[in-house]
Order: sequence, then structure tokens, then C-alpha cells
Amino acid sequence: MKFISLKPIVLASSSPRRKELLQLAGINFSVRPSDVDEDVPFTPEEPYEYAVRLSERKALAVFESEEEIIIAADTIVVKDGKVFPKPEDDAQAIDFLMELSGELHEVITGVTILANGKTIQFAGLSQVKFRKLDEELVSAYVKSGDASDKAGAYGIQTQGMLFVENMVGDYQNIVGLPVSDLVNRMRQEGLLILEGGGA
Ligand SMILES: Cc1cn([C@H]2C[C@H](O)[C@@H](COP(=O)(O)OP(=O)(O)OP(=O)(O)O)O2)c(=O)[nH]c1=O
Repeated sequence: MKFISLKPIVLASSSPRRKELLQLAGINFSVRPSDVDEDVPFTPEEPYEYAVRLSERKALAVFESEEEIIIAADTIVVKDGKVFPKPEDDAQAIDFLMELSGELHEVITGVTILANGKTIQFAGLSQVKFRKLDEELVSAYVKSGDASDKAGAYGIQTQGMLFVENMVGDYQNIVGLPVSDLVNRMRQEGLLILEGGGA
């Protein structure tokens, strides 16, 4: 099945994962990566709002006209009031993973949709429990390069899956886009219509 929209959809992201998830959902869109500075002080008492705020910055950065629908997202890993963004270097990636080792953390993806003068915002929340990790595995993983472009320094969809004991919540939210919730909301708002059918 496919969805159609009355206005062109623009994904404000350079993330190959977000692009793939939106394609898999059956949506037509173009990609316009934003180049915003994500160095915003973390607000531990409101992690959802923080992730949503970052997604809003990305959306506004690529906004050109009301003739388009903009979708932007930001994924963060949070544990004990501390945020684990994309690691700055390999040493930090190793530190992050050793800190997450054996523990439960949250993955939050904030989403902003700009459509018809309206701003629609929400966040997905998932919980991930890591196994107790050994330094040998962690440093081999980081050396592979997989950690560098991912929040929390791991990919649940790549070899980072080996760190995960279990998870609760939306899997796609961890990969970078709560696409089921997104499509549902866009249908409710009339922004997506099933091709050849009703909404
Ligand atoms: C936790 C986790 C994160 N990630 C990714 C999703 C996001 O792409 C990335 C977090 O960084 P983000 O800043 O959310 O996104 P990005 O810089 O990759 O892309 P853009 O801002 O252009 O949209 O981490 C995974 O791929 N797998 C995982 O298991």
C-alpha cells in the first residue's frame, strides 16, 4: 500500500535510517538535511521536550514555504538524567557503552511536523536493557566505526544489537523514527491519504 499527500513532504534529515523507515512506510518524500547546531544544554527534568525542541530546530532550519510538509526528528539516549548523544570520538563512544553496560536506559525520539501553518509535535519513548558488556567487545565494536553516528554510540539495528538484553516500546523509535505513530498522526490530520482509498 501507498500513501499520498496533498503537498510535497520533505524529510529534514541526513539519517539513512529515517529515510529508509519512511520509505518502508509507503510515503513519497524528498530529503533536505538540516545543518543545525545540536549543542543545546540538556534539560534532564524534561527529556521529551528537549528531543522535541531539537527536532523543531531541524524542521525550522529547512522550512521554505507553506506549500510543503516538513518532518524532522531527533533521537537521544538518556540514563539517570544524563544524555548520551552521538559520541565525539572513539574514546567517548567506549565510555558511553561502558556506562550503559548492564543497565536500563531510555531512547527518546522527538518529532516535529510543520504543515499548513501548524506545528505538530510528539515524542516516542522506548526502554532498552543492556547486557553486562566487556571491554574487548566494546572496543572492537567502536573500532568498526558503527558507533560514531548514533545516539548512545550503538545501533540496535546493526551489531549494537549484541549489547541488547531486551527492550520495551517502539523498535523503530530506537532506530530513529517512531514511524507508526507518525503515520497515524499524519492520517488523523489529513496529511496522508491512502492511495486508492479513504483516509
Ligand atoms: C539508539 C540508536 C540511535 N540511532 C541513530 C538514529 C539517529 O540517526 C542518530 C541520532 O542522531 P540525531 O541527531 O537524532 O540524527 P542524525 O544526526 O543522525 O540525523 P539528522 O539530524 O540529519 O536527522 O542515532 C540508530 O541508528 N540506532 C540506535 O539504536
